[in-house]
Amino acid sequence: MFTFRTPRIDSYMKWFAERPTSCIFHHRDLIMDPATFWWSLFSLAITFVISQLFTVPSHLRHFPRVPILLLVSYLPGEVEDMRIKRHIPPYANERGEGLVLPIFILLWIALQVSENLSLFPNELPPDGLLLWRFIGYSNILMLNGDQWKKHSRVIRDAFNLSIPVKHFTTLSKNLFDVINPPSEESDTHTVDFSELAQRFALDAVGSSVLGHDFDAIRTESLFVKEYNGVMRNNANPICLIMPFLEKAFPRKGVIKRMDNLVDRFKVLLQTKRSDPGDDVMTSMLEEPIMSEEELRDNMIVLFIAGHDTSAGGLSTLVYFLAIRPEIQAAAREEVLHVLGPTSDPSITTLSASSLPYMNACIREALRINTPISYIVPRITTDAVTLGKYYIPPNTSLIYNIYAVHHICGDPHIFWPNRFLEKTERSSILKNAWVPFASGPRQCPARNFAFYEQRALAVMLLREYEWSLPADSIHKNGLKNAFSPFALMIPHDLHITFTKRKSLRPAGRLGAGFICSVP
Ligand code: HEM
Repeated sequence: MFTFRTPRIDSYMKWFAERPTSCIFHHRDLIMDPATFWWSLFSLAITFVISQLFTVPSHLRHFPRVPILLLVSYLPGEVEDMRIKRHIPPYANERGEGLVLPIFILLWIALQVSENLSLFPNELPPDGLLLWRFIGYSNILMLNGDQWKKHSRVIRDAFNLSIPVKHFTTLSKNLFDVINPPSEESDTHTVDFSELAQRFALDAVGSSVLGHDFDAIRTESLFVKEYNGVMRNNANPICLIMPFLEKAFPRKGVIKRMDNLVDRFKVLLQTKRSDPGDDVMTSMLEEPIMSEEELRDNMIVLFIAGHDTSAGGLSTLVYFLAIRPEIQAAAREEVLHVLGPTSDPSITTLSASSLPYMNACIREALRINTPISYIVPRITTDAVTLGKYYIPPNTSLIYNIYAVHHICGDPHIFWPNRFLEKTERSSILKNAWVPFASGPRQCPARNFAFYEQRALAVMLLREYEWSLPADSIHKNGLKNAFSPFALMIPHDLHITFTKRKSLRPAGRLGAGFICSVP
């Protein structure tokens, strides 16, 4: 076993210093073989790491906290919403003061954190994580201060130019080709809608933002396949928790695969230079202040940020309309009233004010299963007091959107009218609605995403009625895929679509329509 005799420690130190390390195990006074030595060292290191994990640093001990054991269900792959649902709101309600630190925070703290960028900049990511090799550091997501302002201005200006409603409509029609029953004998067809939603969102971002047609709806894009593979490699919980392992044991195959993908983005960028279009990337290329590296890194961020999020929102919407046929019927009624049975949507007919009920359904889907469950961590640059809590400098804060959306007011019930009613109860709920975050760093593509969601929803509602198959894995509640990157995206969502026989003309609904569905 491992025994040290302390009175002789000095002579051992001298002895160690005089000999090559490989000899130490052979000294007759050290009653230890090499394997035991290394295992003991390893056990000590593990004990140290675990004790650090379980001990809240002394300067943060004044915060209420959730026992960390409740949170480690992350490691075996428990999805974010299940973990939060089980632990955070019950704990917060019991305390009567919102959520908890050091990991979870109150809504009012969250809002202040989002507003003040100089006091709460984005925290620099842990060194060594492979994901950063892919995303790069010169983009809107990773930068702070004046650099972030520059990127944010360029990207927001590019998104403000126009909303590609026509393009969203064409893509919806492409999707019909996949959803329609393969033979004329049947008018129903069951498809994996979560997968289709991802392909739709990819094509939306591809052509309108990056200026490249992935043609993901109709074909199996190799580019997309490669990207999904790289993201799966990135999603290793052990490496995410201990990024130093990536340096100690570099995964050469994964690194090569990732570098190849980055090279593909470089090629897309070069092609865009010689073949400009009316997309977001073309507009960014016209900005002389953006370097080649900055453009490429932002291109990757826009690609990642722009498709899984929208796909998640669309799948959640389609799921809730499937299990609540009365809400689906009411939304369809409004759509037919505003757009009629066949005309293509326009920027006006698709606006939130033209389709208030449809819009409320989308907002409710983004609330109940928000595609991004928490934002990039912020870090305090200085000591600050929020409410009754003193927060020391260099404290990492995470604004948990999912928890904020599930604090009060029947949070687990899909109830679009909460966004239409003008009661005190509904106004509290509306103010706690932050799927795109808030403050200066809120999503720059919020409007784009809203139109994208409304366009597909409108087109689907006119063309089909849909329901959840009896053997669906979601029949007892919506299930999200595991994601280490805070994404909440339903998986294997099979939906049975039935082609509508008669495209009925509009009913008689007023502009202030509030659905009578409870
Ligand atoms: C329903 C769809 C979407 C949701 C729910 C969503 C949500 C969010 C949220 C919560 C943030 C803040 C993240 C943080 O501060 O850590 C964010 C930021 C961002 N989003 Fe979105 N997003 C959506 C669609 C999109 C799309 C379609 C794009 C681009 C094509 C996009 C691009 C970005 C970018 C570039 C940022 C970083 C902004 C910054 O740091 O200044 N998002 N989004």
